[in-house]
Amino acid sequence: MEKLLIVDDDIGVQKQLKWSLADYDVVLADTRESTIAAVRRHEPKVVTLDLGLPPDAANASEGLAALKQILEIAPHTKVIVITGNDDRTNALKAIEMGAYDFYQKPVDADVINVIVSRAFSLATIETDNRNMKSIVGCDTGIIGSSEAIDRLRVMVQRIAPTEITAMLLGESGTGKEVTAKAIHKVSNRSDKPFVAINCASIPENLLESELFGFEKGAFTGAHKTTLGKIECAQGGTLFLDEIGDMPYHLQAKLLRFLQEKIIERLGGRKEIPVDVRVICATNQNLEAMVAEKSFREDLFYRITEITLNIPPLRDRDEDVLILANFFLQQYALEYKRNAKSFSDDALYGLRHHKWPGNIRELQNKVKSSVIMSTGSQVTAFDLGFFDTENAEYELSLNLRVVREHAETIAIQKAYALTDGNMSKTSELLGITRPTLYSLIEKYKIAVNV
Ligand SMILES: Nc1ncnc2c1ncn2[C@@H]1O[C@H](COP(=O)(O)OP(=O)(O)OP(=O)(O)O)[C@@H](O)[C@H]1O
Repeated sequence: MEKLLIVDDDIGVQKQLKWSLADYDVVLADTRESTIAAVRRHEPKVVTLDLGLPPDAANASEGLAALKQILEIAPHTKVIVITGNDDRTNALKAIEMGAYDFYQKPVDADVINVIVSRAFSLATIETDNRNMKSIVGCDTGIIGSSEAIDRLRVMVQRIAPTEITAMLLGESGTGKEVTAKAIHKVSNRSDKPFVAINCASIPENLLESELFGFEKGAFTGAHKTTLGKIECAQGGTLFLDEIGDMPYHLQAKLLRFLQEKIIERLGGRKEIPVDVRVICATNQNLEAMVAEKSFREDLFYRITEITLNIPPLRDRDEDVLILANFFLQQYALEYKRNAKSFSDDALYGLRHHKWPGNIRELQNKVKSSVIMSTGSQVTAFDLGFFDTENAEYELSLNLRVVREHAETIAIQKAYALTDGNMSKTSELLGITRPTLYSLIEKYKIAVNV
């Protein structure tokens, strides 16, 4: 039986609703506090919520506050608000805040049954869709449920079976290599190698031999014939990351390989046929580089047969929690930790952080937080969100988190007030300098010491 939470402070109405909705496993609540506790404990897909809750039963303020909190804790919950029969204004306000539907008293068993059953159907479809999306993500390895990522996955599926040369554009850490791997994985080259090379991280004089390989004796130190990355990718896919950093003189050689599908190793005379699909990526403006003649125009057109834009994480909020949860499960398993979920303040911190380092930053934060975590919940403190001054922290009931957060904020404020004078900071805080230093180290507070 599906779990349904009924929130009403009138025992008569509670009974009537419970009786009308006998097909569900009903849980009852009559105040905002008991509602929130029931949402956390039972995770109902659907809630009927009377807006007139005590201590403000004559108005809707407490009911609307409960609605806001429910949707913060469990954003996918379908909340049906129940109002007095002339309170359309608050009903509409609730819909604006994210309630699924509203119903005006008096209770009619048939009507409320239809509304509740529709809410359950929709909740189930949405859950299935979300699960489907993660499964699609697992196929390609691209996790996320934002529209942008959905579109990217569709493009990956379309271009993978072709030989088209794709250019992946996006900031560092947005998932360009993950996308290149996805194209390889879905293509019919998937049982052959995927070889990645970062053109920016290899010194200019070594890049040529890294890519094309060399014959024994080609230069001092070339003791044996060595295959380059292109040959290593034979039959498979070569991912050229940071292609904008490819030295100009190498660009012509690369173009020849792309057009004629043959290479020559350094110091070699033999033309070697290669069957390699190429995917490139950059976060530079190649068109501008072409205009200023630091990137060859012919190569530019050869490698940008199709362009895929990968948006930064700050433009796809929906993906943050999905990725964070994915990494949490992954690292909890890897580091044998008990962490199963994020606390409310951690979720708040995750949602509101701007993620300049994109997914790589998110991944690192979750990884270290899982290692730091002591219980089944990862907290904002574990994630290193000490500076998020917000009301949402009040949601945390974990005393350690509350104390550590308060101490961090107090130290930061005192430090700022005293212009970074450590003696005055400790005096203001009423602690000794050694204690101040140890707290600064413990909470990893950025100060000039
Ligand atoms: N959609 C995604 N799903 C799962 N993991 C992802 C996703 N996007 C990125 N990651 C992870 O984030 C990290 C950075 O991704 P990736 O290396 O693909 O980014 P990039 O854009 O190629 O970065 P750079 O430009 O710095 O090379 C990797 O550890 C990767 O596994």
